[in-house]
Amino acid sequence: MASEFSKRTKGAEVKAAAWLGRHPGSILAPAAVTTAGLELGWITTGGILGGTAASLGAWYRAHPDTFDRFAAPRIRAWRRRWITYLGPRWRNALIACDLFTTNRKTGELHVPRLLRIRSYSPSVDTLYVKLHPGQHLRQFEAKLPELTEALKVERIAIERVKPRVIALVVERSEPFTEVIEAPEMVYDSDAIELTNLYVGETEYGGDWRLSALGQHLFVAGATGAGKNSVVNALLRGLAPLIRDGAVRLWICDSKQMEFAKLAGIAYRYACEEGDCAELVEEYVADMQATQRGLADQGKRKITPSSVTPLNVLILDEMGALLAYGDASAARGLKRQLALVGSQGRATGHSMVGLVQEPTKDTVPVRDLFTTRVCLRVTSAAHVDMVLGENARLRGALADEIPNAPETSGIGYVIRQRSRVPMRVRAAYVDDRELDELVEFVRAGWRGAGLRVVA
Ligand SMILES: Nc1ncnc2c1ncn2[C@@H]1O[C@H](COP(=O)(O)OP(=O)(O)OP(=O)(O)O)[C@@H](O)[C@H]1O
Repeated sequence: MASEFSKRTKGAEVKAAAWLGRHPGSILAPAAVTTAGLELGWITTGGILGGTAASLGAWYRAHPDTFDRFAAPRIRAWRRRWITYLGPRWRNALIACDLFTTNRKTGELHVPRLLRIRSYSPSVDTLYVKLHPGQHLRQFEAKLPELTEALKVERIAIERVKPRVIALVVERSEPFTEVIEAPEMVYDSDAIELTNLYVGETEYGGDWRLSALGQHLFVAGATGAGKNSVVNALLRGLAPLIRDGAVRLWICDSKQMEFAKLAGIAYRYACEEGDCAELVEEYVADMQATQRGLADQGKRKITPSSVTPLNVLILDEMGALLAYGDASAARGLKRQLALVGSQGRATGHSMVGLVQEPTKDTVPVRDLFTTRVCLRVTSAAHVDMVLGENARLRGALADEIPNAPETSGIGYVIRQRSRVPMRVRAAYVDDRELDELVEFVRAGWRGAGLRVVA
């Protein structure tokens, strides 16, 4: 870059030296091979290199799990750095999208530099980019569609990492091309980790897991988006606990079909408007009774067991539920859900709310939910309503998920300790597997007496 006093730019040899300084491996690796060749002989050096390659090959074949976890991301990142995004391709794409600065005196173009590439999964790369003075994340956000085309990728999300460094999360292809199988049901309650239940897969190739303890789950998605699969996958993970009475299901099934199969294993089940309101009232009363019990024993929270069960209130189509009846009934329901949202975590009273449209009826209660999932939605505005401000800008393009059966169960969550959206797909629990869940629970039922409010 030219200084403010000179119109001359830095010499090419200085730039080359700076580049080598930033990429010491490009000197050290050939230097190490040459030194080894001269010191140990070329045959020995060839043998060492061949042996290393053969060991990697053997690792790849023998232990796919550890190789994919530890070696593959590094090898892929290296390949992407030096082959996919090398030099002109990156530079030309940024210039084509006007994402560069120009030195006023020398006219030299400064294209933001790629600092680092990470490739956690075969379909996603994270590019760390150093901005030039005068550039801002906003310029990249505004040019995301153009950059996506210029780099010939599916989708790009963006995040500020630190001053003058941003991360571009590049989805190179759709990671979910196959339906994910329903979670296996384990027999033993002790084998279940309530805070770590498998519900599907993430775009990084890992498990998508949710906690059923101390969390309230909100799932938004247009009709057919696959909302039920998130809940059903979770319930299969909880199956032995439901059977043993350590988890109690309270179900408001206003559509009277989605969860009808589960009525047989629910602690409470209701589908009529008035009955649903009664069920929620009873839920709050149960929560308050548990609070009193905890206070008497001087405890602050429960440990789920058949004596002090974890309660899960499932509210299908919350929008309709909150719009039922007169405004004061809806206000009452909101108030009760607010109580569960704010006080239920310690007493083991969780909520799972499903909505088709996260509109003004459900948005006020949305903030009560600690975990939110946005499947395919019908409007761009819905994405931020569900996942929080700027989630869509950061790449949660849930409104652009095609409305096709093969995309059901695909959506976004916000990664913990980060504001980056992550594409996920819920495992699919079909009717047979749902029947299997019901049979499994009923076969060894040790829960409290069932009562269907209907
Ligand atoms: N996780 C999934 N993976 C693959 N296909 C799925 C998945 N979830 C659902 N489907 C398919 O999509 C269809 C619709 O799913 P589902 O009824 O769960 O959607 P929904 O969001 O609950 O819709 P609605 O709001 O109308 O009830 C299912 O019948 C099934 O064929």
